[in-house]
Amino acid sequence: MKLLTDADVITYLNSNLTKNSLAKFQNVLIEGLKTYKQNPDKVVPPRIAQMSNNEDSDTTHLFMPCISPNEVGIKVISGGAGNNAKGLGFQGCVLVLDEITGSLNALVNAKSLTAFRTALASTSGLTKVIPYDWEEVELLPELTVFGVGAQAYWHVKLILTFYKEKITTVNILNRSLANAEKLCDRFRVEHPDVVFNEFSYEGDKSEFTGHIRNSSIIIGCTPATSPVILNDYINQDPKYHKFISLIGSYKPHMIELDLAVIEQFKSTGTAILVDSKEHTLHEAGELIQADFDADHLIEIGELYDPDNYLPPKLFTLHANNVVVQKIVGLSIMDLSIAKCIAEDTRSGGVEVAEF
Ligand SMILES: NC(=O)C1=CN([C@@H]2O[C@H](COP(=O)(O)OP(=O)(O)OC[C@H]3O[C@@H](n4cnc5c(N)ncnc54)[C@H](OP(=O)(O)O)[C@@H]3O)[C@@H](O)[C@H]2O)C=CC1
Repeated sequence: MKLLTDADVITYLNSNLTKNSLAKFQNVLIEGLKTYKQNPDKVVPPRIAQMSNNEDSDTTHLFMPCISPNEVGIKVISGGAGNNAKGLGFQGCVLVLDEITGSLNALVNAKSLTAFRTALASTSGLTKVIPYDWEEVELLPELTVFGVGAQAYWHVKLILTFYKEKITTVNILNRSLANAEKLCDRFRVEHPDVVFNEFSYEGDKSEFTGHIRNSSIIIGCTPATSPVILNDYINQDPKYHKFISLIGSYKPHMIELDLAVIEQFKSTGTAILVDSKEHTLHEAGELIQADFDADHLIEIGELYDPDNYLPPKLFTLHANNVVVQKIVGLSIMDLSIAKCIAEDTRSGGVEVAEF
């Protein structure tokens, strides 16, 4: 059995940050999403989400099972205001079982793994819509990310790996400016050739609106309850591709993107890209508040179906060349990537002879 700490996962991922490695990981994740698509309820059975029964705890515990033909296991993840106040965020692990016998093959810390697999799902939609090897693509040179947690961090890392020749500037927008500054300082060390700008989106809009309008890729990684990505921030020139990926909201009252944008999709019959129709319609504030229906959602698994080509006009707003994607996360994403990392890790993890 393999035991991988968060540090092991980070070391492994950092040594695999190339376009080729990420494309291989994307394939693993997309295969998992296609398997889910064939049998959603059986592959991703209902999860348990329950508040702690300990009176000193405000933690919510989530148990997320996966029983696919090739990935069997469970992700256990816990968090809440108390954890956030201690700087812990979500804590948890992924148990990877042998898919035939159920014996335990790996135990992987879920912290960075979760952020990595979400960023991988985001970039799977992104690189399909805007291939990173296109020479002629009309891409604006900045990247804007809302939020400063692990999700924001891994989204920036993956997008810079895929589009490194095309992005000169990264804008980090956050509720707290101090936390945005901390993340930018970290990135300035890791990516000295890229310009990083930090802003509070609650501050003077004139300071950052121009930067967002100069961004083709905009990512939302916050649990915001009122929109932080406003329609007015989005470049409206149809000459430039714009891809907005939202991963933060996970409850009906949470919303990161201006409903005015979603309503343009709805009124023109344009589809939104998702990881799961069923799960996003239960969890994603943007879709629920705009009363979006499953007929106008396209799953990433469908986007990658070689037998059913989906023309970009189905999911691109014609007037301004905008694509929107919403990811809520599925246990099969955790299991497929955890299994892949555990199998590929020959060193770094601790080998446990007997369990
Ligand atoms: N789609 C998916 O599969 C997954 C989504 N998520 C979600 O992604 C989001 C980011 O997660 P992660 O990177 O781990 O970061 P954290 O959950 O640690 O959140 C940190 C970020 O959220 C901001 N934030 C916290 N509360 C609010 C609020 N009420 N309004 C606006 N911003 C707020 C923080 O801003 P500040 O610095 O100012 O405090 C900071 O930028 C979360 O919503 C999380 O639930 C997480 C896992 C998987």
